[in-house]
Amino acid sequence: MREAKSHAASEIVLDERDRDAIEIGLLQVLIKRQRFSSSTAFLGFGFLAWLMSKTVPAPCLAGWVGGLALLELLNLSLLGRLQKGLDALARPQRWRWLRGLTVLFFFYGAAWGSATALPGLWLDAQLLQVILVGSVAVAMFSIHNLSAHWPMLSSFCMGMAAPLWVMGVLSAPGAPQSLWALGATVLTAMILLYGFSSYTVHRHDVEGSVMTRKLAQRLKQSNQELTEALQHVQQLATLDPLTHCLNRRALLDALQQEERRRSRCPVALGIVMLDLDHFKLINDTHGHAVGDAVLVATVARVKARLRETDLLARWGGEEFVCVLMQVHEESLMAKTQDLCTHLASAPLVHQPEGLTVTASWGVALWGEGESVQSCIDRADAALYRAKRAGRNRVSR
Ligand SMILES: Nc1nc2c(ncn2[C@@H]2O[C@H](COP(=O)(O)OP(=O)(O)OP(=O)(O)O)[C@@H](O)[C@H]2O)c(=O)[nH]1
Repeated sequence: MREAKSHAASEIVLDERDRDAIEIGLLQVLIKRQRFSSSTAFLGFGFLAWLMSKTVPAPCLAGWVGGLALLELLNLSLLGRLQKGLDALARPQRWRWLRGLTVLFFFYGAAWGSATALPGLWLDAQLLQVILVGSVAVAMFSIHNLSAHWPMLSSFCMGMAAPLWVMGVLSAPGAPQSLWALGATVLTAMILLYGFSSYTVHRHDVEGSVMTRKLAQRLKQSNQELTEALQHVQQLATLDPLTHCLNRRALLDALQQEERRRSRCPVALGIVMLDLDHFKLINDTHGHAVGDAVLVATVARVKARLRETDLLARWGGEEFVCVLMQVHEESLMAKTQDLCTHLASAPLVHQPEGLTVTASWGVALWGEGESVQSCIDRADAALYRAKRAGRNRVSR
């Protein structure tokens, strides 16, 4: 069992479609988280703007808030559009979207980070610290939102750090800006490393669910194949391959079941045996294929005259057994006579034209307390009486 399980799991190999599903799954995580956090972003930069409102000149602050809000709205609408059309996008189109969004996230990060470059901020040490701590919090938050797509996370974090780097490069050596730029470098590196491991965990999760889905599909399919194979085996075990009526074993099983049922509730049942007359002559004259066609047509013609509840089985060769339910002595004889006449009434096959076939019939009504075998033997004996009496007749 364990071997079979590991065998099934080892056969699950990810193909292009699965890789697509993984990419889409990761993007769905990213879009969901990013769209959800957008509302808090508005609150966040609104709060920072309020904190800076006394120190930073109003036009600069308005420019920062306006730029950030525009980028946030653009970001939201693009992610919304991507979410709607995600499944329909072909891989190259999806990658184009992702490249575009990765670039956008750089500018979005830079818009956040540019808070540190607003004029007047570096004159208020306390406020500066609050803003820098706020920026670190935003950068950390981005790990949660963007780690499902590592390039986007990297782009956002580098965008955030970029204004500090620029200030660090432009400022005099030893100035606080260069120190903060160094801090931003270390923090960005840490976020990228941690973000990458978080991305790997996400990817494994999504891969796991894609593989589970695939395994479930495969199990469903093999279950279906097994059911079909079982049905086929059951057919092979119970049906005659040429005429598709029951075979001898299936008929005996059904009769034994009737025998068991009979002990609780008596049923009137008749057994009819029929054997085609001079069938060897048909084979010898017209060939085996015609002989086969005659057997098939015999079954069709007899079956057409039986009730749904009656049974017809090939007993062997050109010999068949009918089990007629709910009959008494007279109706059994009448029904069998009707079958005998009907079989011989018209040609059985198209080729050769006009080939009619007769059969000899033996009937036995299943007596109370009698075994199935004894009833079959009586029908068989009656059949041979019909043969001896000249064929194409019914005997009891
Ligand atoms: N075409 C064909 N012939 C079969 C099949 N099974 C048995 N036979 C043939 O059926 C013939 C039966 O011949 P016999 O037992 O001599 O019986 P008969 O010629 O019908 O003569 P009576 O029963 O005495 O009327 C044999 O030649 C078998 O080879 C089958 O599936 N297809």
